[in-house]
Amino acid sequence: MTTTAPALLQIEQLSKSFGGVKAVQGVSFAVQAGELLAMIGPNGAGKTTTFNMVGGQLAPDSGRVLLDGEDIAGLAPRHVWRKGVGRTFQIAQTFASFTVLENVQMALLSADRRLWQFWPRAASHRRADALALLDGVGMAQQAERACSELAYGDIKRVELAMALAHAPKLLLMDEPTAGMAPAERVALMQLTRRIARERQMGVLFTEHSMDVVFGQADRVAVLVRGKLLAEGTPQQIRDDERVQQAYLGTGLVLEKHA
Ligand SMILES: Nc1ncnc2c1ncn2[C@@H]1O[C@H](COP(=O)(O)OP(=O)(O)OP(=O)(O)O)[C@@H](O)[C@H]1O
Repeated sequence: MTTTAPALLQIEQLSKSFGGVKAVQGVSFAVQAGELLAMIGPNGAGKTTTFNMVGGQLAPDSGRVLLDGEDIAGLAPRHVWRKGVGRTFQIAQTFASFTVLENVQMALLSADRRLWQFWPRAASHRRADALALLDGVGMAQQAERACSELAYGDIKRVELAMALAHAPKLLLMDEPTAGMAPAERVALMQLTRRIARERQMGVLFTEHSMDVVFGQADRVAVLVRGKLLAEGTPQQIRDDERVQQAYLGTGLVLEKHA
Protein backbone atom coordinates (compact mmCIF):
# COMPACT_ATOMS: atom_id res chain seq x y z
CA MET A 1 0.00 0.00 0.00
CA THR A 2 1.33 3.44 -0.83
CA THR A 3 0.70 6.39 1.42
CA THR A 4 0.60 9.87 0.01
CA ALA A 5 2.67 12.43 1.90
CA PRO A 6 0.52 15.25 3.27
CA ALA A 7 0.78 18.53 1.40
CA LEU A 8 3.11 21.16 2.79
CA LEU A 9 0.16 23.55 3.05
CA GLN A 10 -3.41 22.35 3.01
CA ILE A 11 -6.14 24.90 3.52
CA GLU A 12 -9.51 23.40 4.25
CA GLN A 13 -12.89 25.11 4.04
CA LEU A 14 -11.53 28.51 5.02
CA SER A 15 -14.12 31.21 5.55
CA LYS A 16 -14.01 34.82 6.63
CA SER A 17 -16.65 37.54 6.66
CA PHE A 18 -16.35 41.23 7.36
CA GLY A 19 -19.73 42.34 8.63
CA GLY A 20 -22.09 41.24 5.90
CA VAL A 21 -19.36 40.73 3.30
CA LYS A 22 -18.45 37.09 2.78
CA ALA A 23 -14.85 37.72 1.70
CA VAL A 24 -13.84 34.04 1.64
CA GLN A 25 -16.29 31.12 1.65
CA GLY A 26 -15.25 27.51 2.10
CA VAL A 27 -11.98 27.73 0.17
CA SER A 28 -9.75 24.64 0.04
CA PHE A 29 -6.52 24.01 -1.85
CA ALA A 30 -3.02 22.67 -1.26
CA VAL A 31 0.56 23.70 -1.94
CA GLN A 32 3.20 20.99 -2.26
CA ALA A 33 6.84 21.35 -1.24
CA GLY A 34 8.90 22.78 -4.10
CA GLU A 35 5.99 24.18 -6.11
CA LEU A 36 4.68 27.64 -6.96
CA LEU A 37 0.96 28.12 -6.63
CA ALA A 38 -0.51 31.36 -7.97
CA MET A 39 -3.73 32.62 -6.47
CA ILE A 40 -5.57 34.75 -8.98
CA GLY A 41 -8.98 36.34 -9.34
CA PRO A 42 -10.69 39.60 -10.17
CA ASN A 43 -10.61 42.49 -7.68
CA GLY A 44 -12.34 41.70 -4.41
CA ALA A 45 -12.19 37.93 -5.01
CA GLY A 46 -10.72 37.23 -1.56
CA LYS A 47 -7.07 36.69 -2.45
CA THR A 48 -5.60 39.03 0.15
CA THR A 49 -7.99 37.77 2.82
CA THR A 50 -6.99 34.15 2.12
CA PHE A 51 -3.33 35.10 2.08
CA ASN A 52 -3.64 36.87 5.42
CA MET A 53 -5.35 33.88 6.99
CA VAL A 54 -2.38 31.72 6.02
CA GLY A 55 0.13 34.30 7.31
CA GLY A 56 -1.66 34.85 10.61
CA GLN A 57 -2.63 38.47 9.97
CA LEU A 58 -6.29 37.39 10.04
CA ALA A 59 -7.98 34.59 12.00
CA PRO A 60 -10.50 32.61 9.92
CA ASP A 61 -14.12 32.36 11.06
CA SER A 62 -13.91 28.66 10.26
CA GLY A 63 -11.70 26.19 8.44
CA ARG A 64 -8.17 24.93 8.88
CA VAL A 65 -4.71 25.96 7.70
CA LEU A 66 -2.55 22.85 7.91
CA LEU A 67 1.20 23.25 7.64
CA ASP A 68 2.81 19.83 7.47
CA GLY A 69 -0.42 18.52 8.95
CA GLU A 70 -0.47 20.94 11.91
CA ASP A 71 -3.31 23.46 12.15
CA ILE A 72 -1.82 26.95 12.37
CA ALA A 73 -5.07 28.87 11.76
CA GLY A 74 -5.47 31.78 14.13
CA LEU A 75 -1.88 31.79 15.38
CA ALA A 76 -0.26 35.23 15.62
CA PRO A 77 1.96 36.15 12.64
CA ARG A 78 5.18 35.74 14.63
CA HIS A 79 4.17 32.20 15.62
CA VAL A 80 3.21 31.37 12.05
CA TRP A 81 6.64 32.69 11.03
CA ARG A 82 8.31 30.50 13.66
CA LYS A 83 6.49 27.49 12.24
CA GLY A 84 8.22 28.13 8.92
CA VAL A 85 5.99 30.44 6.94
CA GLY A 86 7.97 33.33 5.48
CA ARG A 87 6.76 36.41 3.73
CA THR A 88 8.48 38.92 1.50
CA PHE A 89 8.30 42.47 2.73
CA GLN A 90 9.53 45.64 1.16
CA ILE A 91 12.82 46.91 2.53
CA ALA A 92 11.77 49.68 4.89
CA GLN A 93 12.82 53.16 3.90
CA THR A 94 14.83 53.42 7.12
CA PHE A 95 17.10 50.63 6.01
CA ALA A 96 17.57 51.76 2.44
CA SER A 97 20.78 53.58 3.38
CA PHE A 98 22.25 50.36 4.78
CA THR A 99 24.15 48.06 2.50
CA VAL A 100 22.67 45.02 0.81
CA LEU A 101 24.78 42.78 3.06
CA GLU A 102 23.70 44.61 6.24
CA ASN A 103 20.05 44.20 5.33
CA VAL A 104 20.47 40.45 4.94
CA GLN A 105 22.49 40.30 8.16
CA MET A 106 19.60 42.01 9.93
CA ALA A 107 17.21 39.44 8.55
CA LEU A 108 19.52 36.72 9.90
CA LEU A 109 19.66 38.47 13.30
CA SER A 110 15.90 38.43 13.37
CA ALA A 111 15.78 34.77 12.33
CA ASP A 112 18.18 34.00 15.18
CA ARG A 113 15.84 35.85 17.55
CA ARG A 114 18.43 38.46 18.41
CA LEU A 115 16.95 41.74 19.49
CA TRP A 116 17.37 44.92 17.57
CA GLN A 117 19.55 46.38 20.34
CA PHE A 118 22.22 44.00 19.14
CA TRP A 119 22.31 45.95 15.91
CA PRO A 120 25.89 47.25 16.51
CA ARG A 121 26.92 43.61 16.27
CA ALA A 122 25.01 42.97 13.07
CA ALA A 123 27.98 43.97 10.96
CA SER A 124 29.79 40.87 12.14
CA HIS A 125 26.74 38.63 12.35
CA ARG A 126 26.85 35.57 10.05
CA ARG A 127 28.52 37.49 7.28
CA ALA A 128 29.35 34.35 5.32
CA ASP A 129 25.75 33.10 5.56
CA ALA A 130 24.46 36.47 4.41
CA LEU A 131 26.82 36.38 1.44
CA ALA A 132 25.70 32.87 0.60
CA LEU A 133 22.05 33.99 0.60
CA LEU A 134 22.97 36.90 -1.66
CA ASP A 135 24.88 34.57 -3.92
CA GLY A 136 21.73 32.45 -4.22
CA VAL A 137 19.85 35.41 -5.70
CA GLY A 138 22.76 36.65 -7.81
CA MET A 139 23.45 39.70 -5.64
CA ALA A 140 26.75 38.84 -3.93
CA GLN A 141 28.65 41.21 -6.21
CA GLN A 142 26.55 44.09 -4.96
CA ALA A 143 26.77 43.23 -1.27
CA GLU A 144 28.54 46.43 -0.26
CA ARG A 145 26.24 48.80 -2.12
CA ALA A 146 23.54 50.76 -0.33
CA CYS A 147 20.07 49.41 -1.05
CA SER A 148 19.01 52.92 -2.06
CA GLU A 149 21.38 52.73 -5.06
CA LEU A 150 19.94 49.51 -6.48
CA ALA A 151 17.69 49.04 -9.48
CA TYR A 152 14.16 48.02 -8.55
CA GLY A 153 14.55 44.45 -9.79
CA ASP A 154 17.69 44.06 -7.67
CA ILE A 155 15.92 45.32 -4.56
CA LYS A 156 13.32 42.61 -5.11
CA ARG A 157 16.07 40.01 -5.22
CA VAL A 158 17.54 41.30 -1.94
CA GLU A 159 14.08 41.14 -0.38
CA LEU A 160 13.85 37.54 -1.53
CA ALA A 161 17.23 36.75 0.08
CA MET A 162 16.00 38.37 3.31
CA ALA A 163 12.83 36.28 3.30
CA LEU A 164 14.99 33.15 2.93
CA ALA A 165 17.07 34.04 6.02
CA HIS A 166 14.99 31.91 8.34
CA ALA A 167 14.75 29.08 5.82
CA PRO A 168 10.96 29.06 5.45
CA LYS A 169 9.15 25.89 4.39
CA LEU A 170 6.48 28.02 2.76
CA LEU A 171 7.00 31.47 1.29
CA LEU A 172 4.09 33.88 0.87
CA MET A 173 4.51 36.55 -1.79
CA ASP A 174 1.81 39.17 -2.14
CA GLU A 175 2.01 40.62 -5.64
CA PRO A 176 5.78 40.14 -5.77
CA THR A 177 6.19 41.66 -9.20
CA ALA A 178 4.01 44.76 -8.77
CA GLY A 179 5.62 47.76 -10.40
CA MET A 180 8.17 45.73 -12.37
CA ALA A 181 8.77 45.68 -16.12
CA PRO A 182 7.60 42.48 -17.89
CA ALA A 183 11.09 40.99 -18.39
CA GLU A 184 12.05 41.69 -14.77
CA ARG A 185 8.82 40.11 -13.52
CA VAL A 186 9.51 36.87 -15.29
CA ALA A 187 13.17 36.85 -14.18
CA LEU A 188 12.22 37.32 -10.51
CA MET A 189 9.72 34.48 -10.59
CA GLN A 190 12.09 32.19 -12.51
CA LEU A 191 14.62 32.79 -9.75
CA THR A 192 11.98 32.13 -7.10
CA ARG A 193 11.01 28.93 -8.87
CA ARG A 194 14.61 27.69 -8.99
CA ILE A 195 15.08 28.43 -5.29
CA ALA A 196 11.77 26.74 -4.44
CA ARG A 197 12.92 23.60 -6.26
CA GLU A 198 16.37 23.60 -4.65
CA ARG A 199 15.06 24.12 -1.13
CA GLN A 200 11.86 22.15 -1.58
CA MET A 201 10.09 25.28 -0.37
CA GLY A 202 6.46 25.88 -1.34
CA VAL A 203 5.48 29.30 -2.66
CA LEU A 204 1.99 30.78 -2.53
CA PHE A 205 1.71 34.04 -4.41
CA THR A 206 -0.91 36.46 -5.61
CA GLU A 207 -0.35 37.96 -9.00
CA HIS A 208 -2.11 40.15 -11.49
CA SER A 209 0.26 39.77 -14.42
CA MET A 210 -0.81 36.81 -16.50
CA ASP A 211 2.60 36.33 -18.13
CA VAL A 212 3.98 35.46 -14.70
CA VAL A 213 1.01 33.31 -13.71
CA PHE A 214 0.88 31.24 -16.87
CA GLY A 215 4.63 31.16 -17.44
CA GLN A 216 5.93 30.48 -13.94
CA ALA A 217 3.28 28.94 -11.67
CA ASP A 218 3.10 25.17 -11.37
CA ARG A 219 -0.55 25.41 -10.44
CA VAL A 220 -3.14 28.13 -10.28
CA ALA A 221 -6.07 28.62 -7.90
CA VAL A 222 -8.80 30.96 -9.14
CA LEU A 223 -10.97 32.77 -6.61
CA VAL A 224 -14.13 34.58 -7.61
CA ARG A 225 -16.37 36.39 -5.13
CA GLY A 226 -14.83 34.57 -2.19
CA LYS A 227 -15.10 31.07 -3.63
CA LEU A 228 -12.64 28.77 -5.32
CA LEU A 229 -13.79 28.63 -8.92
CA ALA A 230 -11.08 26.38 -10.31
CA GLU A 231 -7.69 24.93 -9.50
CA GLY A 232 -5.22 23.24 -11.80
CA THR A 233 -2.23 23.59 -14.07
CA PRO A 234 -1.83 26.84 -16.01
CA GLN A 235 -3.04 25.05 -19.14
CA GLN A 236 -6.14 23.67 -17.44
CA ILE A 237 -6.97 27.11 -16.04
CA ARG A 238 -6.39 28.83 -19.36
CA ASP A 239 -8.78 26.42 -21.08
CA ASP A 240 -11.45 26.55 -18.38
CA GLU A 241 -14.58 28.23 -19.72
CA ARG A 242 -15.72 29.26 -16.23
CA VAL A 243 -12.46 31.10 -15.69
CA GLN A 244 -12.78 32.79 -19.05
CA GLN A 245 -16.25 33.93 -18.07
CA ALA A 246 -15.11 35.19 -14.68
CA TYR A 247 -12.54 37.39 -16.33
CA LEU A 248 -14.90 38.76 -18.97
CA GLY A 249 -15.19 42.48 -18.65
CA THR A 250 -12.24 42.82 -16.28
CA GLY A 251 -9.90 43.99 -19.03
CA LEU A 252 -7.72 40.91 -18.53
CA VAL A 253 -7.49 38.38 -21.30
CA LEU A 254 -6.60 34.75 -20.74
CA GLU A 255 -5.10 33.61 -24.00
CA LYS A 256 -6.07 30.13 -25.04
CA HIS A 257 -2.53 29.25 -26.02
CA ALA A 258 0.75 30.23 -24.45
N1 LIG B 1 -10.90 44.59 6.57
C1 LIG B 1 -11.98 44.52 5.79
N2 LIG B 1 -13.14 45.05 6.16
C2 LIG B 1 -14.24 44.96 5.38
N3 LIG B 1 -14.28 44.35 4.19
C3 LIG B 1 -13.12 43.81 3.74
C4 LIG B 1 -11.92 43.86 4.51
N4 LIG B 1 -10.95 43.24 3.80
C5 LIG B 1 -11.52 42.82 2.66
N5 LIG B 1 -12.82 43.14 2.62
C6 LIG B 1 -13.77 42.82 1.54
O1 LIG B 1 -13.65 41.43 1.30
C7 LIG B 1 -13.71 41.16 -0.10
C8 LIG B 1 -12.43 40.44 -0.53
O2 LIG B 1 -11.33 41.35 -0.42
P1 LIG B 1 -9.81 40.94 -0.72
O3 LIG B 1 -8.99 42.15 -0.44
O4 LIG B 1 -9.47 39.71 0.01
O5 LIG B 1 -9.87 40.65 -2.28
P2 LIG B 1 -8.66 40.56 -3.33
O6 LIG B 1 -8.96 39.40 -4.18
O7 LIG B 1 -7.36 40.56 -2.61
O8 LIG B 1 -8.84 41.90 -4.16
P3 LIG B 1 -7.73 42.83 -4.91
O9 LIG B 1 -7.27 42.06 -6.11
O10 LIG B 1 -8.53 44.02 -5.27
O11 LIG B 1 -6.65 43.11 -3.92
C9 LIG B 1 -13.93 42.49 -0.78
O12 LIG B 1 -15.31 42.66 -0.98
C10 LIG B 1 -13.42 43.49 0.23
O13 LIG B 1 -14.06 44.73 0.08
